[in-house]
Amino acid sequence: MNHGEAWSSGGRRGSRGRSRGRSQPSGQWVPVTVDKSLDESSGNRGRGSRGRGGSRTSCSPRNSYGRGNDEHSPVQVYVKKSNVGFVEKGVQQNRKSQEYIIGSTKQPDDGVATLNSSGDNKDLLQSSTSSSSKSTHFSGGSFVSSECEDKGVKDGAKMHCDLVNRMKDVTLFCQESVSPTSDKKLELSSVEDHKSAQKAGGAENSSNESNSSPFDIFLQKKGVVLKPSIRDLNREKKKAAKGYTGIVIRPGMVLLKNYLSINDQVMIVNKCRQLGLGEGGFYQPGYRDEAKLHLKMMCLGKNWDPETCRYGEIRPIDGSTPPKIPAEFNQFVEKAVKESQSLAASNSKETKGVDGIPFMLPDICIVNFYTSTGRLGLHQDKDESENSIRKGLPVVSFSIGDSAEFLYGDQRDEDKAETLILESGDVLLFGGKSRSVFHGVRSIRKDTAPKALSQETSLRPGRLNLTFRQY
Ligand SMILES: O=C(O)CCC(=O)C(=O)O
Ligand SMILES: [Fe+2]
Repeated sequence: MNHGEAWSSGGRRGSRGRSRGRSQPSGQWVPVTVDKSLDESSGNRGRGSRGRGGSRTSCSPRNSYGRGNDEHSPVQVYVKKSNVGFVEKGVQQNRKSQEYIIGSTKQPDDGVATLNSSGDNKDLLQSSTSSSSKSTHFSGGSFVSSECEDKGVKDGAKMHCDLVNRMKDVTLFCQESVSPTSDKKLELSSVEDHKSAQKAGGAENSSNESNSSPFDIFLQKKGVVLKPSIRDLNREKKKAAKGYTGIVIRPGMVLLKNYLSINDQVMIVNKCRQLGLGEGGFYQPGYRDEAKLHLKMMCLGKNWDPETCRYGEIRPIDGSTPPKIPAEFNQFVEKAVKESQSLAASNSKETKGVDGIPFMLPDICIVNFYTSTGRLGLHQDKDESENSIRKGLPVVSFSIGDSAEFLYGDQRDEDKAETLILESGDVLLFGGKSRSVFHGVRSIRKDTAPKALSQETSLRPGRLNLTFRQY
């Protein structure tokens, strides 16, 4: 049954024609000062214990700082023709003094964005500071801190294109000897995990065992499928109606929260599924010792080879040609880049121009599918051309399905990394000064995908991520 009309009729989401585009940047951001109150109830659960396994899971003492002194701090509201944005001076994210621009666009049925400063947008300005918090949760128009959780997180080990199996999980990345400029990493299950999963023959693994049969990101729904509750669906519709929110996380890094509508997500998922089952589709890369990656991957435009950390026109393991990037995907990317440029440009008045994000036209898209146990170690994306990296052409990342704990920072050190919760529909860009930021995915949060998405598609439990780049 198709419930798509519920999402497409009348509302901003559905009415967002490609030409009209809610993401069209327009006009200048005009500052207005307002007062705000911070919501102290959000997220500070004061857990002191360090997680087992140290770096992946710990909440280090450097997280400790109070939130109280941010109460009623003045906020600058930036207004422009079709967007509303906020700059909060001195709001800290995870201990670092940073400024954020938070722009929110709400487009009612007539497609004209409205100022939303007295209501919805105020909660965008909650401080994420918390004595034990490392993670920032920008959730559908508000962001709240959540403490670093160590439940079920295992120690990771890293490997330079060889398997080093330490504890349970193994992370792969490319060895200096293979590519001196590359340290792209991919999350692996351990060999043991893989074997036991094979034995168990669980749904998540049932179609992944052979490189010859493509991985299907859809799961056949068996038996009685429970309908999502009206309450859940209404909550999601309310979130969708709020529109998206643009946040400058740091110079060159912009988060467009709730940017892709459910309809957009459904389209992307269906397209990825279709491409994923064809030539050059989703596969589970194998390595020298036949250990399998726990992350499914498909490259569009050009192939990225995890063994050599190089791009090429064909996939060496099977000689397949990567599918082209669908034009619709590139349109989303273009709009997202323009919107981020607009936000960053407003912010650069405050930061003397260091926020700039250059324009880019993607010719590569790496599509990852993370199961609920998938992870991705801290790495830099630096296998694109020297020119692309030197110019700071942004990487644009779409998140769809279950939420992820996304790490980023200036060093390959999880203890020092910041955390963002990337939810379904979020778009993250990192270019300019942040092009070479270290980043990774600490964990996937089970059962957090929008119910409407699960209803409209048969996407497996897990997370679909698309990262667009220009070579
Ligand atoms: O899944 C993500 O959010 C990040 C993916 C990524 O960093 C990559 O594919 O290089
Ligand atoms: Fe990456």
